[in-house]
Amino acid sequence: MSGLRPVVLSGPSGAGKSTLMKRLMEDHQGVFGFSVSHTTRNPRPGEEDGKGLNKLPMLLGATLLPVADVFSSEDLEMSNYHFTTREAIEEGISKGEFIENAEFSGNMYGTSKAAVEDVLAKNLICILDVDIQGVKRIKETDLNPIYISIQPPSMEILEKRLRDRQTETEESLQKRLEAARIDMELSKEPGVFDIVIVNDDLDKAYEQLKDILNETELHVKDKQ
Ligand SMILES: Nc1ncnc2c1ncn2[C@@H]1O[C@H](COP(=O)(O)OP(=O)(O)OP(=O)(O)O)[C@@H](O)[C@H]1O
Ligand SMILES: Nc1nc2c(ncn2[C@@H]2O[C@H](COP(=O)(O)O)[C@@H](O)[C@H]2O)c(=O)[nH]1
Repeated sequence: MSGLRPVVLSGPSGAGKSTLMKRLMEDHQGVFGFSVSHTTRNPRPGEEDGKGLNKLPMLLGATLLPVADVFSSEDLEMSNYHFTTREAIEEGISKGEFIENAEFSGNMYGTSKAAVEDVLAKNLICILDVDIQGVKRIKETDLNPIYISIQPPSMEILEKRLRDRQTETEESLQKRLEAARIDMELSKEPGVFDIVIVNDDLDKAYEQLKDILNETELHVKDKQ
């Protein structure tokens, strides 16, 4: 197991997790790798199966790590899932292949052990984007990540962002807003997150995210 401490990003759908993460990864190429989750939801336009953000030539300190392929700037697009079936995820869960899984807005999502191990094997800091149920389940494991919640300034702004994104049907939008209400309440509970960032002004939220990552000791001792 790599000694790099993972980062869990959570928060309501539409709060801006992917936007912040994409910027972080673009600005720090070769430092972070994304844990590519499995989901039963349909791909959005532009999303491709199984493509993460950890496939870039990377310079870590003085060590040039090998990469199997040549990647273009398109590889920086956020296309973060293995799009699959409920049966396939359930089979993986029954075989113990998943760290966590959850139902969200009528679909199943899950983090496989392989998704995290792939990133750690490349000596990258693994970023996981999971909902609040995933946060709770990861807390039962020995992953020991930093937990960061990205919150919207208000429900009204969240709804506007989700509508403007044009990725949801009215039904899935309402489900996401309902989940967001629960998420916003739970994120206030002490001890659930190491830090809660309110993503009002994007630049300020990004600076806060970078600050917390800089301040946090991301290197941990190897587990025995
Ligand atoms: N600070 C901000 N101000 C205005 N718009 C923003 C801000 N941050 C993100 N957005 C926009 O809000 C929308 C939702 O952001 P994003 O897709 O990053 O959310 P998310 O938390 O990753 O959602 P999901 O969990 O559904 O993937 C996007 O269209 C994005 O461009
Ligand atoms: N528990 C998990 N939650 C996950 C995982 N991957 C993503 N998510 C969360 O799902 C919602 C919706 O995502 P979207 O891409 O459909 O908009 C969002 O809150 C993500 O954080 C996962 O593997 N496990």
